[in-house]
Amino acid sequence: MPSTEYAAAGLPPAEEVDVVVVGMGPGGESMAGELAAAGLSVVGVEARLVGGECPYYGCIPSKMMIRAANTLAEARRVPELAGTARVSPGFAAVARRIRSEATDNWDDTAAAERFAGKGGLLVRGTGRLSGPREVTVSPAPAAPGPKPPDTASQPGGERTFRARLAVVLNPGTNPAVPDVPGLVGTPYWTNREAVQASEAPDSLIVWGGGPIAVELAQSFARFGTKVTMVLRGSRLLSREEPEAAELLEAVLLDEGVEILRNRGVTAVSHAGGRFTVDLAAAGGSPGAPGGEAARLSAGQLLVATGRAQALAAVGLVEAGIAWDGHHAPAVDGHMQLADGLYLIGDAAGAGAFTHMSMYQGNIAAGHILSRAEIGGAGAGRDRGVAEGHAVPRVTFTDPEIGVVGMTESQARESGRAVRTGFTELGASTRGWIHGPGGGGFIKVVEDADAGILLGATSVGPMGGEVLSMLALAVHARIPVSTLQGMICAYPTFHRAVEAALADLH
Ligand SMILES: Cc1cc2nc3c(=O)[nH]c(=O)nc-3n(C[C@H](O)[C@H](O)[C@H](O)COP(=O)(O)OP(=O)(O)OC[C@H]3O[C@@H](n4cnc5c(N)ncnc54)[C@H](O)[C@@H]3O)c2cc1C
Ligand SMILES: NC(=O)c1ccc[n+]([C@@H]2O[C@H](COP(=O)([O-])OP(=O)(O)OC[C@H]3O[C@@H](n4cnc5c(N)ncnc54)[C@H](O)[C@@H]3O)[C@@H](O)[C@H]2O)c1
Repeated sequence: MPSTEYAAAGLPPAEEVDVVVVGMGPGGESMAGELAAAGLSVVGVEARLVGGECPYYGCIPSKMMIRAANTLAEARRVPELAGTARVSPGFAAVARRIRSEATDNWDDTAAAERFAGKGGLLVRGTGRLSGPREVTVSPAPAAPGPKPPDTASQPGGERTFRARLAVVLNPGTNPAVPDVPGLVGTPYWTNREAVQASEAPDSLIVWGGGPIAVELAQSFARFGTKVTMVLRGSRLLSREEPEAAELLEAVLLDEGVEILRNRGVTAVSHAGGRFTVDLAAAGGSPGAPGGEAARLSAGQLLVATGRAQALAAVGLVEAGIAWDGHHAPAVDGHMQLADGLYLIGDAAGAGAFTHMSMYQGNIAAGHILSRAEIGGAGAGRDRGVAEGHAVPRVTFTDPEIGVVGMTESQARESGRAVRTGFTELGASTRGWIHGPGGGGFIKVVEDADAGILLGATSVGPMGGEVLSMLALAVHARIPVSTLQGMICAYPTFHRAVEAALADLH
């Protein structure tokens, strides 16, 4: 409504700005900073911590934990390779590093100041669409969790901003917690509490089999925690190649992790410092034995059963955008839900990864800048449209599981003529030299008619790094014949790609 109507309704007038970014996760923070530095008036709205899940509760603290856990695993390989080593895990060092180096004790002052230094205005609170290109911010937090620093509430209650150019929604996701009798009210962990642990629990039930579950299960197990994983389905990492899940399961079992498959949780309770988790009987499936109803007990419970959209609080439907309340709503190539209204990050549903949030933020920022008239320099900055054929992802277990584009089953479901190539890392010189901890493989998936790779998986030590050449091949649609003529240095892990390409049949 026009400012006069706000006044008539007894509301403070909407403040006019160029861009409002709701949610300062990786993509939102990065694009808001860029647009502000380019001279636009930019408001960043954040309900919790500037930077979002990744630096405080996700990628960075979990990877610090993994780095420490992998060091323990390498030390345990000394007897086989280099003499003797006595390994006494101590979680205090990793907890201290996460607290002081990664998260600044879950304080985002540095990130907030960085944004302000670029000329942006940070408004703490929950933003919701209150009209076309208009956002109202209320001081209430969007999600439960650790409190942001004491600048959290905005004096004076709600503020409304009207954006001349764009509103960008980047609300991310929250941990999805199944509705199970007894769970609410217990001190269970999601990823947000797990990364704040000051010590490794003596025992841990990990509920879920996705990337969060496997990364944290292996880390804690390497610190001496007795880990039991409870899967709803029959395998880990169900979206990735079955060969990757098989290998990872073998490694986890070897490290003492127990894996229970096809299991529903029927009740949870907590008493005397211990969790009790009741499991329904399992039917069993090919390759996965069933089991009797069972009761598990452990010092801690990690709920890692996926993520819940945070879009509901943003008021999409109220703003006239069709949304089923569950799946990501459709965007155009510039990440627009409607003219001047952008959606980026996990909430956009094209891959829940930090690099996707930043990639999409970059596309949206280019589009906004191309429309802005900043000293006439706006033209020509459009960065093209978002592409989804070469999304890379790495699960940072040991071995690392790097994947780009389609898996074999996705490629076959797409109706294309598919050829695959596979090689064990152990069959390569470098894999053989590596010895313990050197398990892995390369798998490539080719569109046989087009002669290009649709996807690839690289599992092994540094599997995520080896992925880079495969990601380039899929991204740039490099002909397989060109890839087959490439010289790979000897004896590298990536030289195994040569063997996988030679195996295409
Ligand atoms: C344990 C764990 C490990 C991970 N490891 C990796 C990894 O190794 N590599 C990788 O690429 N990805 C990883 N991820 C995923 C990665 O963290 C996310 O993909 C990334 O943080 C998503 O960014 P985003 O910008 O979409 O949203 P988020 O990071 O979720 O940020 C959204 C922000 O918006 C705020 N917000 C929400 N609604 C509102 C509102 N209405 N008003 C104001 N503010 C609002 C939230 O407070 C939040 O700060 C990991 C995730 C987890 C949980
Ligand atoms: N290294 C990385 O890049 C990295 C690491 C961690 C997380 N992430 C991102 O975060 C996202 C979320 O990770 P995640 O592991 O929570 O989610 P996920 O959706 O990948 O996996 C969830 C797991 O929980 C199970 N599950 C779901 N609902 C259940 C229920 N009601 N009962 C029992 N089991 C149930 C699923 O079968 C699955 O095994 C990932 O998809 C990924 O995009 C990335």
